[in-house]
Amino acid sequence: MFLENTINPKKKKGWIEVICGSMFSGKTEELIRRLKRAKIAKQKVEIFKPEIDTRYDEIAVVSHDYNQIHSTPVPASANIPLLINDEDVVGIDEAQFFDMGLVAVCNQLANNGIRVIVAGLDMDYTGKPFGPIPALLATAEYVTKVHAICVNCGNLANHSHRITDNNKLVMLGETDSYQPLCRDCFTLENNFKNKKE
Ligand SMILES: Nc1ncnc2c1ncn2[C@@H]1O[C@H](COP(=O)(O)OP(=O)(O)O)[C@@H](O)[C@H]1O
Ligand SMILES: Cc1cn([C@H]2C[C@H](O)[C@@H](COP(=O)(O)O)O2)c(=O)[nH]c1=O
Ligand SMILES: [Zn+2]
Repeated sequence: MFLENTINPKKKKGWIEVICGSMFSGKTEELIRRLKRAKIAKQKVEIFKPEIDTRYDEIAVVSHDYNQIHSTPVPASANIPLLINDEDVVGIDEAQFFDMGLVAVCNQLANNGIRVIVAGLDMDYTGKPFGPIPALLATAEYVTKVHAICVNCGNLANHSHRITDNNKLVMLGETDSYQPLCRDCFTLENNFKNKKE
């Protein structure tokens, strides 16, 4: 998928792919799948994640099913170009936690002939667009939206509902703190919460 690099084979063509969706929707698994295939194709691959994402591992990118790939944690998007050598493919996980500079960084890498694959939450726990993801969706050549299963009703989930009492935008967690919900179940939960407050 997305490996076609034809028309002018002398000039390396770059592009941006974004994998987005709620928590537990399979973003990290899909990112790892694409990166492992690129490695099988003997392409030079580098993976970055924000330093704050220490949920499963300090270094590796790890999915909820413990599928994993080695990565380089960085404090800010500006560190990414400094660590690039002659990569063919660059993967970025948990991109919602990066600063807005990530949009320019991804475009710069793609302009330099690199395939950039970004995975991240499109919405925060309140249902608002999250960090640099909306702008990346607008500039990407390829967008994949994946879905979890709503834990209330079994429909497709596009929301990450926070079940703990914390209003900070950034709060690391998994099933202890978040539930994937569909639109209807998310709306019901939030109406109920607003009535209580
Ligand atoms: N409610 C759910 N819906 C779908 N997958 C779930 C759910 N709860 C747990 N999972 C597991 O999460 C895996 C996806 O993990 P991951 O790729 O890390 O997701 P993401 O990066 O989008 O949070 C699924 O393959 C599945 O095994
Ligand atoms: C919705 C939401 C999530 N987070 C945190 C919780 C997790 O640590 C990550 C998302 O990880 P996943 O690979 O997509 O499961 O983000 C947050 O800090 N704020 C939020 O609003
Ligand atoms: Zn539901």
